Amino acid sequence: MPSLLEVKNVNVTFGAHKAVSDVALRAETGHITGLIGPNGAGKSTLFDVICGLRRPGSGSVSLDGADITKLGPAQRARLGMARTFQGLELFGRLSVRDNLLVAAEMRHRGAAAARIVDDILDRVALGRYADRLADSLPTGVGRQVEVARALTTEPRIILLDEPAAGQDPEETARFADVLRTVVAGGIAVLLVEHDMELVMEVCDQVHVLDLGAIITSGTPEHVRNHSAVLEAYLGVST
Ligand SMILES: Nc1ncnc2c1ncn2[C@@H]1O[C@H](COP(=O)(O)OP(=O)(O)OP(=O)(O)O)[C@@H](O)[C@H]1O
Repeated sequence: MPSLLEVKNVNVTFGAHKAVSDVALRAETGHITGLIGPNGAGKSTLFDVICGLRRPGSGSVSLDGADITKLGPAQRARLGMARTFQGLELFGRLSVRDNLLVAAEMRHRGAAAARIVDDILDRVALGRYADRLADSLPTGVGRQVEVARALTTEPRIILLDEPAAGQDPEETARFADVLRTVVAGGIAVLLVEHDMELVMEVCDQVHVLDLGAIITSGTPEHVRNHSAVLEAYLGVST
């Protein structure tokens, strides 16, 4: 059976610079897959290739066995790919509920959209923030709302771009709970993240990029103890 998301032999160059070099990775339904690496490793470039913002020089991206390499972000979204951005991208002057409704109404009308929103707010335990303006939320809650908003499009996979940025440890722990709830609902999560603690705590599988190439993939335990990973992060030979 194909993985939900499969990235094969992806290459991206900027002029003479190889930003992504022959990268392959998979993300499975019901699992949280991490993508980590030091600054400049190529994470954002690869993320853009996966969500359709950048065409790779070569290689392919497929979703549930179908090649989506040539599709744009909107087409990918219709096939069930949702994403969040590095900065908070909520409508600040709308309530949390209305932020979700705007997204839900792309697929459903009136009472059906409202029902879906209430169900999701309940599922990720954000009901008490429903009437708060997005502008007034602490960053960590805003991040959770972004994931909740992504859920309203009924995605099969959610791509998260550094969601722990700006969160304190308590917020990050709560965010980890939200991610576990999301994947328990039969969704795949691909998490691009600098916060190693979050990655090590929630991911089933972790891919490590350095200088554009995957240097190792495996469980958090495997990655944590891998000499090439320690070298890439700490700059020391082990
Ligand atoms: N538009 C661009 N033009 C030229 N070089 C680029 C461009 N975007 C990224 N790069 C280069 O490609 C490499 C990978 O960058 P990328 O932003 O993907 O890394 P990253 O792992 O996301 O880094 P960070 O963690 O700092 O966000 C870097 O050397 C970067 O300088």
